[in-house]
Amino acid sequence: MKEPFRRALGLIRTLKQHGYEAYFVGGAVRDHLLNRPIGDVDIATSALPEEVMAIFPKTVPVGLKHGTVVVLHDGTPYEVTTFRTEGTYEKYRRPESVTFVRSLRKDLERRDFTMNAIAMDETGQLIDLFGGQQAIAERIIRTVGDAKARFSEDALRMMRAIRFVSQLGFALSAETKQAIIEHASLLSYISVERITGEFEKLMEGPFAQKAFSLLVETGLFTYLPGFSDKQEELMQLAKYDWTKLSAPLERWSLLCYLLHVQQEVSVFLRRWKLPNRLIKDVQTILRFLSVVRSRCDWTRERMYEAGATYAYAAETVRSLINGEDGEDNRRRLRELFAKLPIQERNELAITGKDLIEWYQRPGGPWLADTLQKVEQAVLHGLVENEKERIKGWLILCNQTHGKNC
Ligand SMILES: Nc1ccn([C@@H]2O[C@H](COP(=O)(O)OP(=O)(O)OP(=O)(O)O)[C@@H](O)[C@H]2O)c(=O)n1
Ligand SMILES: [Mg+2]
Repeated sequence: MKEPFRRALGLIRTLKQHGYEAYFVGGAVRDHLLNRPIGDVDIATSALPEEVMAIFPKTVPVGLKHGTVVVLHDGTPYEVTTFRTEGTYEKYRRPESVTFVRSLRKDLERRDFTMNAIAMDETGQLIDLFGGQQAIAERIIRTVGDAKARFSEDALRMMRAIRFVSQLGFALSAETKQAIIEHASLLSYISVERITGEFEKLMEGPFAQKAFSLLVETGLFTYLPGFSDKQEELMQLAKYDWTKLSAPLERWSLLCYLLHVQQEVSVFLRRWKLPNRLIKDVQTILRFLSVVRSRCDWTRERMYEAGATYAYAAETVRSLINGEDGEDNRRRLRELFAKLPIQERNELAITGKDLIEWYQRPGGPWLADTLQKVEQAVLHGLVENEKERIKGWLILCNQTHGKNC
């Protein structure tokens, strides 16, 4: 048994010693079977939340209504969830409350996809009641039971299906795909935050191109924020190798660029409820993207203005759009950066305090002006970035009334 499961074995055994059933479930079991890195290890049990809390000394009731208690075991938090059915669904979202049951089968039955509905006991034995392993072997994403029912229960599952396509490269089963086509509009009942979470994972997956095509094919894209009239542009997304990008900032920037939302970019990104910081950063990247059309366009001023982090991000996206080798271009850019006398203002050998001392003048607008003049002079190699040299250069400047600087 792999390490992440082994570490949680004591927890399962304790529940069993108290007469309850307990299994590993969900994504961890799926990823173990796929030989992918195992994320959070979740546990399902027949014990009720209050029973779980009575057994373990350190627990946090994070989602009692849904039957979830976090148990701190050997310093690691585990979500322990009571077997449940999600009887009544409200407005195509996960229910406000659930019905607890004592049967594993009922718990697995209410899960989204067969690959996510496999349980594993403490000996490593799999309880696979819905053909999950076969679906994994066939590389198929198939709902547990009736696809339409599963998507009506929680419409986010349609996004999850396509996100898993992006992460795993699997195909959707014909029934699952057809049900998404028929139920796409239910996505409008789902909170933007949940959709954004799935979409970010979708953009990040190694098979994102396949996933973008499916968003179009199924019509699900219509219900993504700001996408409804972007079908043409969306087809473009599938033509680029998104794996060349390495951060959400770069992905959202490429998305905005390809969807032609440069003008109203903050409106568009706010609809996705992204953090203001990220929105501002995307705007910065797009600005440099529009001024730097080829790798030779990186002038000293632009590089310095952008700063290394933004410049590399913009260059990565630019290279991808232009079909160039991003790694090679980033290396060139790194070389150019290394040649800059300074890369940011705080590398300047003098500060405002030095200027006040030299000029014997109180602070004021002249200070910022002079600092900027020095900064530009250093950047362009007119003066070395060294205190005494700068002082000398300023004296010369003043003597010649600015003619020599
Ligand atoms: N809308 C959802 C969300 C989750 N699940 C079930 O709850 C498990 C855990 O959910 P979650 O952690 O959200 O997803 P994972 O499948 O574990 O995927 P990830 O690896 O991204 O966490 C899933 O495997 C699935 O069995 C579900 O049936 N319907
Ligand atoms: Mg998970």
